[in-house]
Amino acid sequence: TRGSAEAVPEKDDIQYLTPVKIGTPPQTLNLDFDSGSSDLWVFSSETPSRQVNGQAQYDPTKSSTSSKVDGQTWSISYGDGSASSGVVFKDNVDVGGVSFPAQAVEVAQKVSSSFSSDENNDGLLGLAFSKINTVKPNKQITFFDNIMSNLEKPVWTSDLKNDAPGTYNFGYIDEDAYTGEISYVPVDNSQGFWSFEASGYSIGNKSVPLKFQGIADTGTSLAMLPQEINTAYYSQIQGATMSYSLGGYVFPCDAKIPDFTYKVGDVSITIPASFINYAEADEEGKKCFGGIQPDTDIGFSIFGDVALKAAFVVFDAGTESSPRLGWANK
Ligand SMILES: O=C(NNC1=NCCC1)c1ccc(Br)cc1
Repeated sequence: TRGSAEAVPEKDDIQYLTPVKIGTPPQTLNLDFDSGSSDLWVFSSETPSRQVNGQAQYDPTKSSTSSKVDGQTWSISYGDGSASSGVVFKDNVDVGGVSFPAQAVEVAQKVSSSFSSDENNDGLLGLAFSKINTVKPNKQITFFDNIMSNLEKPVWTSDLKNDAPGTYNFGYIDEDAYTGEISYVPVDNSQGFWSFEASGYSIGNKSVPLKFQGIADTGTSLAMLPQEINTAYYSQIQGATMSYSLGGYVFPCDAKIPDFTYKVGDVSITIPASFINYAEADEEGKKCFGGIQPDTDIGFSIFGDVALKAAFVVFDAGTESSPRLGWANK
């Protein structure tokens, strides 16, 4: 089988939401597909009303194919400090025409304020490796791992776009979605992430060979990169500064900023300057927040949406022992 679903950006491309059908008759929720985590959780009839502000809610009692997974609970916290927790059901889940009849659907009994205040986000669909699923006492399997054996190829691909709907495909590689060759690099999934080695970067016409580890994370908005890269990049912008009050590098919104290119395998991906002028950081609209920020104290870099939307990316489970990531221009 193969499936295809739209990835619709929220304001400023902070995250991308994809419709998912759960249960019978289908209840459609718009979920944040997150290659940086491995839980599929949803706003539900069990989420306290004071924590629900416009989100769609999955109600397992309205689905003839739902079943409670007794004695199981989950609790997750994300890199941006957001969190949620609850209990577990199983039900039919359909993404873009590919379905699995007994997918663990983690229903939220508690969500943190940033989830409550994001009316368009009805939950997350984790696409990292199942080993970091948070359900206790029995870890649950991700949607991708569940459907993998039915897919034409054990792959899913991301084609995110700047301020426009993109696409997540499952089971096949759309040859019309990219240009040139796809360059594959090995993945170290020991931490449960799609972790790979980048081999260099360039700013303007200066190319620097730097080997650094990073993860491909569709659930993180920005590109969190080594301090060396941040220093080199923001030194090219008049008036750029690290603002502790605003939480990162900012620069005058009318500044001329350079493109940024990262090298992975044989491919060089260029993030256009317009993707890096991320969003207004202050009320006067004079300071703008950079789409590249430091990865300090994480231990590796995070290639979030700012980096991913410049590329066509193949998340290839390959043969279990050797997952890999494919990168191409588009
Ligand atoms: O949480 C992470 N990614 N997903 C999401 N962020 C916000 C909502 C979803 C994340 C994953 C790995 C590392 Br290292 C840092 C952060």
